[in-house]
Amino acid sequence: MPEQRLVLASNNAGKIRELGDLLAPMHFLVEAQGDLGVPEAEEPAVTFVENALIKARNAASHTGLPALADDSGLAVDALDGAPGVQSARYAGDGASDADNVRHLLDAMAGIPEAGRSAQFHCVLVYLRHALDPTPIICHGVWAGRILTEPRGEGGFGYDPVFWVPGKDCSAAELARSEKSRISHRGKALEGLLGSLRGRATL
Ligand SMILES: O=P(O)(O)OP(=O)(O)OP(=O)(O)OC[C@H]1O[C@@H](n2cnc3c(O)ncnc32)[C@H](O)[C@@H]1O
Ligand SMILES: [Mg+2]
Repeated sequence: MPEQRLVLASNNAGKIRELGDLLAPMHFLVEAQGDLGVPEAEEPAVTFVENALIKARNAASHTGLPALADDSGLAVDALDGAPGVQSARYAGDGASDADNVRHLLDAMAGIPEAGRSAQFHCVLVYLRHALDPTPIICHGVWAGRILTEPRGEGGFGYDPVFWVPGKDCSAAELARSEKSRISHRGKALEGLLGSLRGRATL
């Protein structure tokens, strides 16, 4: 089967790496939007699904290619779901991963282990073209707990402070393939690939 070009509507190197791994066995030639000159989309919405649709449509309309977008984030129960859709800019516009992690640990100072439950969410949107009226939308969730100090060097974002129950390590201490197998992103992509396989046209 010839390879189908697909634009990844993300500028996050960690996501691009993980989605690239997961899409490798499929018949896609994956290209990051930054390599195709796509301008970054605003993410003004209050839901992951709306932001993912906006990002996918932006990339599809600038390239004429099918597009896959990922809007994701961390929801901490003790913080009423924050940082949520604000996860990338929790410590302010232009914040680094380390800034956001520090901001989170400060916000949770003094909260005991039993109150530190949290979930990663990932919503993936696949559009065949910018005006696709039937996007494929998949949502994956990964439950864990927030540590009091960062651990591990792998992954990205909040991985060093996300404790993975059952693995007895942080998400940043998991092998890349293991994270992809059990993470919010891995689960969402599994659903997406199932829907794509059931479709006549990519
Ligand atoms: O919008 P794009 O360009 O895709 O990149 P982004 O980093 O801005 O991505 P989001 O708007 O979806 O924000 C998601 C943030 O949530 C965090 N996040 C998402 N998935 C994560 C994961 O697997 N591990 C750790 N942190 C994650 C991380 O801080 C991301 O920056
Ligand atoms: Mg973003």
